[in-house]
Amino acid sequence: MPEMSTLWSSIEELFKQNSSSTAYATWIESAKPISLEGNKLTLELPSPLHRDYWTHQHLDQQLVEYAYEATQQDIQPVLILEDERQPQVSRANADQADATETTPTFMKETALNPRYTFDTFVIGKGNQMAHAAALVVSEEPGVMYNPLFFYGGVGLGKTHLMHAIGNKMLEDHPDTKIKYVTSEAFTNDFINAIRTRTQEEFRQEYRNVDLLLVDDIQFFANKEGTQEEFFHTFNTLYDDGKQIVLTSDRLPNEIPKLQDRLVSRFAWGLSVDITPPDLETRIAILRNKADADDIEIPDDTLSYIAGQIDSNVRELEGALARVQAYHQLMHQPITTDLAAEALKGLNLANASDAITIPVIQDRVADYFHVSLKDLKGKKRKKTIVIPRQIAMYLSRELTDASLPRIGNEFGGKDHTTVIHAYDKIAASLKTDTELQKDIADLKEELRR
Ligand SMILES: Nc1ncnc2c1ncn2[C@@H]1O[C@H](COP(=O)(O)OP(=O)(O)OP(=O)(O)O)[C@@H](O)[C@H]1O
Repeated sequence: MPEMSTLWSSIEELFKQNSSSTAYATWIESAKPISLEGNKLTLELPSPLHRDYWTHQHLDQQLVEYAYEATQQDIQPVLILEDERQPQVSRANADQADATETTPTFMKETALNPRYTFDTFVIGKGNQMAHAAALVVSEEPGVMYNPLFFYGGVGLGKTHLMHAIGNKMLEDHPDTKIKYVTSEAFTNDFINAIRTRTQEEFRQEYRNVDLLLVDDIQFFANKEGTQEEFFHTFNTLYDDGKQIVLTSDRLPNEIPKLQDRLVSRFAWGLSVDITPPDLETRIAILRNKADADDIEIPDDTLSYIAGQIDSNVRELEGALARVQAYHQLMHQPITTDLAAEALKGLNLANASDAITIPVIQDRVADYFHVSLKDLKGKKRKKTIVIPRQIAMYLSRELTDASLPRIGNEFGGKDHTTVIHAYDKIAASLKTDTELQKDIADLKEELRR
């Protein structure tokens, strides 16, 4: 057996060569080798978040490979936390036990989707922080980030992460009481409770849980009575140290007519943006899905599909299902040509035809005879400011991009600038006929 420090240095070196410097600094440098007994290398990690990251990102399995590469020996990591006496056997060792487990009963009895777990969630740049925060919350609910608020465009995994928190808490503590609802279901339950005079039962149901998950709270907009009730639900749970997780397509202060006291409460915890996955992440998501569904598909075909849909994971999964169905129908192996044929049939907005922020910027700049540089710049001249605001307005109207992302595409402006632009144009549109015509012309041009 090699000496522990020599072994660890070689492993570290291999991690360094194969990771980004941030990843290396965050996850590897923070690990401390404690002992090497037999083939068990015990590593101490600084927090539960780190250990989760190690196992969910399979760093432990990577370590086994690197150790083998360096020493030709089978080294197995044991991951422990600073304050933990009982070491946790890493996932690399635990895999076998996991594989034989059947779906626990709790998963069948809750409204949670058992498929939406941390294991099935692919981490990429756009969701890394949301994923890490979700893990922390599932490990230590009600402590660090309460409420935890996910926001971002359609089909980007907000619901998935929310369910993953619930599924993990149930896995760790099967008695956990969890309530998952959409904001519309909460509203309907509340209205029904008033109608049938069962408000007390309603309160019992919502205020006696350990974890409350409310999806798509942008639909609380303009609903005064529901907001009032939710305010009290929130306070009770929060005061009892129970975890609350919320999702929305935008930040709380951008939800129309959401009471200030709710906006400020939602800001007590952590708000995390989820942005669309980059190409690599999209390919990884498709690969996972194809493997899970036993679909045989070459890498270049997956890359092709991932190249066609760039903003919505739900559509990405739909495209794969479409290709699979086409393959079964045609009795032909899945190839890139077959995929192209299948997606053509779907009449999907081809990524190159889709309305994107750069396309909008191009057309608006042309239409008003301003340069792209000015459109994205900071000049305050009216002849530039109005086209800029119109381009922001159209980006909000015609794409799924979140406000922060739109701000980013306009030279790194703050999302509040985008809100201001949107509101300004929306208000002017009510009376300004010239503007109405400009917007209608531009929309028509963009959709052509
Ligand atoms: N990073 C990811 N890894 C694996 N699957 C993902 C990922 N992101 C999204 N998905 C999948 O994409 C689909 C849509 O995700 P989800 O419903 O969570 O989106 P959402 O952000 O809640 O959308 P909406 O705003 O429409 O409610 C789900 O099937 C989910 O499992």
